[in-house]
Amino acid sequence: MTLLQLGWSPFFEEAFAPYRSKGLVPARLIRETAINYGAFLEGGEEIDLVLSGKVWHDAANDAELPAVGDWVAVDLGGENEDHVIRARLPRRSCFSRKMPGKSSEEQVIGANVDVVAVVTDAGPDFNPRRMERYFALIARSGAKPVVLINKADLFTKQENAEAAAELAALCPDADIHVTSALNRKGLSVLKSYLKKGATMCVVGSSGVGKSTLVNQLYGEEWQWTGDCNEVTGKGRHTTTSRELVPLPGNGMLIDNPGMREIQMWTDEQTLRESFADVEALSHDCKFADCRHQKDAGCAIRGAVEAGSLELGRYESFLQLDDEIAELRRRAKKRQMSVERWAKRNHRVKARNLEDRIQLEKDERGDWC
Ligand SMILES: Nc1nc2c(ncn2[C@@H]2O[C@H](COP(=O)(O)OP(=O)(O)OP(=O)(O)O)[C@@H](O)[C@H]2O)c(=O)[nH]1
Ligand SMILES: [Zn+2]
Repeated sequence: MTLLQLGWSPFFEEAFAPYRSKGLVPARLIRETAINYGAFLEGGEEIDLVLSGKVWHDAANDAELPAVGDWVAVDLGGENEDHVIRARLPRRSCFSRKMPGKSSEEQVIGANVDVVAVVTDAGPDFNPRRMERYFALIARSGAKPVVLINKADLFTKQENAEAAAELAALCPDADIHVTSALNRKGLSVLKSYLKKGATMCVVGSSGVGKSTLVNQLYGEEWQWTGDCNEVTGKGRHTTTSRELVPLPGNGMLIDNPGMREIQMWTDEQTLRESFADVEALSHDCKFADCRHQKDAGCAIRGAVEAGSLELGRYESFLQLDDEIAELRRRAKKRQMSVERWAKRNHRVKARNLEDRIQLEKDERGDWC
């Protein structure tokens, strides 16, 4: 693999110039754990790396630390020496989310992603509100949004076209394609974005056909399933723990649990937002702890009785917490592996040196 095939460009070459003159080499990160990183070097050799203390301390927050997809400047160690990351090159794009519960912490899910393909369908999965969440995330990242309205074979031409038109209106920057994984049309669409060095990720709800499409990209020999391996937290296709995977032909795929978790987070957000108007009514409830059932002075019940709020919508609103719980239950298996993954990552560990040393000891099973 050449640097170009790994996504190198004049942008990175320019940023790398001062490091090159110091004898460092460029590498692209393909994996991260609490202790170290994995990366591809020019030629495709895979190496383990550690972060220099300086890069660690200079990072103002976790989002500035190197993440999967980043290009870094590496000091290659000699025999029995670590290879050390001396710097992270600037990012052309960055796919990130806020850490759950910690509103100020940004979590980088993938850096230097060129294309984000969102897979949906014109039927049960179709939800413009959820798609808005995806579009907002992608717009912030700087990647190109691409939508696959998949399973076209199950819906009429008109249904597919209407779904496409609605999404096109929501996000004029997005390329919208009607595809079917069955006739491999989805495959050719994805391939058209996988130019030499392009990095892609594939997101979307469970069951829309992501695995089917990605397996077609990998070719027959490699099976990808969205299910995470309980132990490793990786998709079952990975015999190694790569989160950035070169594809046969051109391009690379970033696939990690954080990427898969986006769906759950987006769904929950969408669900909450879709009841924002009902929630707004609750400000007029007489009691702050109103449960909006038989409570006196409930503004939401009042709206139902006055006919300005549909009974069915009110009932769904009451079930909102249940629905979110159900969403979480379904995602629990994945979430567990995401947590394990996050724990193994530097993002959630304390950033002072003592804690880091302790973490490394723990990781080695070294308790003294
Ligand atoms: N009819 C039809 N079925 C499809 C198409 N693409 C995928 N499927 C089927 O839809 C089901 C779900 O597909 P997957 O590829 O497992 O979906 P996924 O998005 O990876 O789902 P998770 O792994 O749960 O995230 C499978 O039975 C596929 O065979 C399509 O274009 N048309
Ligand atoms: Zn109320």
